[in-house]
Amino acid sequence: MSQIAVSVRQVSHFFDERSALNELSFSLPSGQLMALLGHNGAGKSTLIKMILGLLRPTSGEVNVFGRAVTTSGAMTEIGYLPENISFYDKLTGHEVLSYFAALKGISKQTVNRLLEEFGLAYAQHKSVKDYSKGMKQRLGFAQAILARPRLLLLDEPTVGLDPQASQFIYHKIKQLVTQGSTVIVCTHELQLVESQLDLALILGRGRRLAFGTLDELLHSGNMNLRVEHPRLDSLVVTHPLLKSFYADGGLNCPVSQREVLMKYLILECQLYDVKVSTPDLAQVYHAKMAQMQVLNELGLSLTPGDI
Ligand SMILES: Nc1ncnc2c1ncn2[C@@H]1O[C@H](COP(=O)(O)OP(=O)(O)OP(=O)(O)O)[C@@H](O)[C@H]1O
Repeated sequence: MSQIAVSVRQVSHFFDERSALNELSFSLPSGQLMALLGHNGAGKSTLIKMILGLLRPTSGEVNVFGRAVTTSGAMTEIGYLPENISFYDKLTGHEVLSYFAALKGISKQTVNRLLEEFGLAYAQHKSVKDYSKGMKQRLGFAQAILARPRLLLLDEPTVGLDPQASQFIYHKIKQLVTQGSTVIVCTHELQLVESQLDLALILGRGRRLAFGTLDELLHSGNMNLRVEHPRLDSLVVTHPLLKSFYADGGLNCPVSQREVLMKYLILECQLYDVKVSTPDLAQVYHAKMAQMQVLNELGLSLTPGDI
């Protein structure tokens, strides 16, 4: 059984009277990538600060690799790339990384290897003020993994980066996960993280709106997939089952009923070449946000479980 990297149990946090996290619970197994999602002010940064041990929950428990985060042991195992990282920009890239390496007791060889690996060797003796946003972000990423952390927290790692630079960052993330690291990526760029994630945690107003694999989110959210084929127009006339799913020239069917519908289309309708569009992470996210909004408008407070 895989070890639990991060365990959050019944965590609430209040800033003065204001709730930032509310009875949040989830467990992240080690070696997995979790996307941390939610609207502005949902509580993502508050959660990250707790995992880093920078903020104590008002109530509840946060453990990293089985230890309370306040213990110094857990902290050395965590790498962190903050949002909009900035460095003392009179230093060169080499000096910045060497400074962090000295703090963490990491060798010069590792600094040189990382500068090479992150495509910064050619600019290592240039001042950071002359680095592009992508170069600064790569330097920040290299800083975060200097000590080969078992858990890596990345806050908006690709915001403002061009597609190639973003692809580079996600390629690195994938490599680390393949090597056994656990990674939490906090992001609003749902399309970029979708193909990489093992698990997603969606927060709304400090509460857990959803947690699970993309497949689990699709099922729990009662999301619809869409099936299209030129013959559907005529088939709905003779097949009442299809009529119940039919709208705007296609079939809208709950993801959970996919297999039943596909079998029916093949065996009863001899349709083998339908076009199936499965909902994506963005659709799940928007559906969860819409559900939250409706419940709030009805004055119903959300339960701690997923909606
Ligand atoms: N130091 C603080 N003092 C008072 N309130 C705070 C503090 N930090 C966060 N909050 C409040 O807590 C709530 C959660 O904020 P948090 O920064 O965790 O959200 P977030 O999901 O990271 O948002 P964003 O996507 O905008 O970064 C918000 O209502 C915010 O205003």
